Amino acid sequence: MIRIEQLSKKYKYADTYSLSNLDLFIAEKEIFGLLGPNGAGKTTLISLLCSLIKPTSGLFTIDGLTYKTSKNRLKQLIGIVPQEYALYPSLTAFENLMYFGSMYGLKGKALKSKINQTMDILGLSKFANKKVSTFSGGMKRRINLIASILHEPKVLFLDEPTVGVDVQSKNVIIEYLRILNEKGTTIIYTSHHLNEAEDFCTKVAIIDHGKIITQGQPKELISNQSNANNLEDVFLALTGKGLRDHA
Ligand SMILES: Nc1ncnc2c1ncn2[C@@H]1O[C@H](COP(=O)(O)OP(=O)(O)OP(=O)(O)O)[C@@H](O)[C@H]1O
Repeated sequence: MIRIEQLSKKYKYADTYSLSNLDLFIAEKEIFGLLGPNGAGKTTLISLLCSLIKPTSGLFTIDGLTYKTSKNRLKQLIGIVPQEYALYPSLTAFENLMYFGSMYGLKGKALKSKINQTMDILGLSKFANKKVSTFSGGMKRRINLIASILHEPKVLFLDEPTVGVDVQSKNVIIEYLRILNEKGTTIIYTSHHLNEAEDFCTKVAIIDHGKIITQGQPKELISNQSNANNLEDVFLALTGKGLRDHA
């Protein structure tokens, strides 16, 4: 589904590479977790795969397609849930979703019914006509998610979709992502919640300093690491306990 070869990214004016010669294959229908400390390169990788930024070198394909030759087809194929809310606060939830749906060429009854159905599943129906500026963090995250899946993407990229939300919202988001995955959506997501990733992901890669340091099924990684009882133990054993502050 996603094949990455020798992918590198050095931002303009940066001294070092944020991603360095990264090779990775993500199979269809996987729930793939990109894990790593702050500044490891997770957002950079997702931004490259969504064509929000350009690689310095290397290449990748999604479903055999590249942005160079198939930009429009790829735009329909993928959904992106960014870390920051990509919503218009002065519009209602419904108006926001109508706008995002229309960006993908959706319209009319089909779009309205998809919005209503998804808002219902994510517990937002009764807030459809309220302005997004009045929403809690968890509600904004759920609207952000709906905006990215209205066109039913085959591959969904999520950058920390459960950050700053309460346990109830987190459960609703994760359960909905599971439903999408069961229906055939490949999911690639970044998170700092290692318990969540251990439970949710079919496969994870731990990234540090722009390189993949290990990858595999969570259970496999835990059993291969001596004295590890969970994914957090594996993570700390491989990335260390030092703080990653930088400015
Ligand atoms: N626009 C930019 N210009 C220069 N350097 C950048 C830029 N964006 C990110 N970086 C640097 O690239 C490295 C990787 O950052 P990235 O945001 O991809 O990490 P991350 O794993 O997503 O971190 P976090 O968990 O904090 O979101 C960091 O050293 C960061 O400072």
